[in-house]
Amino acid sequence: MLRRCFQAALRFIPHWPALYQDVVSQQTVGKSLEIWQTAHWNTRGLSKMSLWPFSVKSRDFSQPNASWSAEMQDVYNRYNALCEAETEESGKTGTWRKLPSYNRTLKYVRGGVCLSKIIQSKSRLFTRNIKDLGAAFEYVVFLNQQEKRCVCVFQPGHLLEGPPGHVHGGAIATMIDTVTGTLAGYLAGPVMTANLNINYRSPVPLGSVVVLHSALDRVEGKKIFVSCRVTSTDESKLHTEATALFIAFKMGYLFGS
Ligand SMILES: CCCCCCCCCCCC(=O)SCCNC(=O)CCNC(=O)[C@H](O)C(C)(C)COP(=O)(O)OP(=O)(O)OC[C@H]1O[C@@H](n2cnc3c(N)ncnc32)[C@H](O)[C@@H]1OP(=O)(O)O
Repeated sequence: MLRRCFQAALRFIPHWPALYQDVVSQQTVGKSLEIWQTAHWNTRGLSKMSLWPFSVKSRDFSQPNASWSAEMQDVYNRYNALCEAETEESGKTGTWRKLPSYNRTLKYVRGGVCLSKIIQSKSRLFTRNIKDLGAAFEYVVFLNQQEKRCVCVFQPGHLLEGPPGHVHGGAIATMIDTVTGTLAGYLAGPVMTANLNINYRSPVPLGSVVVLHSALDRVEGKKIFVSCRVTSTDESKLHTEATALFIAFKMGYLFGS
């Protein structure tokens, strides 16, 4: 029975980029729906009547919130402006893109509302499972697909303590894995972390803001090599350096087929 559910799941999840695309388009369409409904409907009425299969009230965790410090907001604004900027030569929008972030991405794949109930319905993305604003992982990832790099603005909260007043090394590793994995996933489809090599250079104070700079080093067949540096927001201080190896795989691998 469980095997059949997983096989059904495979038909819905061809590969991750499509999943990301769906999330992005759902967000875009969801946003316009939201504007439309504000003008014409009350929320409850629309969600009862709409044929749109997703909740228009899904929470994108990468949006600014009250827990963000002024520094977090500043760095966010800086990269967000790059997303909206038009390049002088082409007149097209900039090459940076802010990635949305949900606590159950599976739900937003086509057909995913049902799947998310079938497959481990209580599962939540590790970095997005604490409801208190600012308590744990506050972060936003920006992607530059042309330059094959990502930047993540990260404000670690008080629940991530390791050494007194400072961030746990495992929490930093989690963020490195998340950002390098996101980059590898956008560039190569579904990937699994095979190796993560981290050098911790200086401790990160809880509540401070750091930036993770991640870049593609090379691709060798199904091996994707990515590096990452964690720095202060002005890049004057290096906190952590890492390299990661991801292996591209077919989704069937996760479900035993
Ligand atoms: C919207 C969403 C937002 C959400 C975005 C959030 C993103 C978060 C991303 C988090 C990602 C994770 O945490 S993933 C979870 C943690 N990782 C895991 O659990 C992975 C467990 N390990 C595995 O399943 C497997 O070992 C794999 C898939 C990594 C590799 O298995 P495989 O497919 O059998 O690979 P295999 O053919 O043997 O090897 C292929 C090539 O890679 C090399 N290779 C394999 N493993 C290693 C290794 N550890 N170190 C060096 N090299 C290795 C082999 O030598 C070979 O080289 P050559 O002979 O070809 O030269």
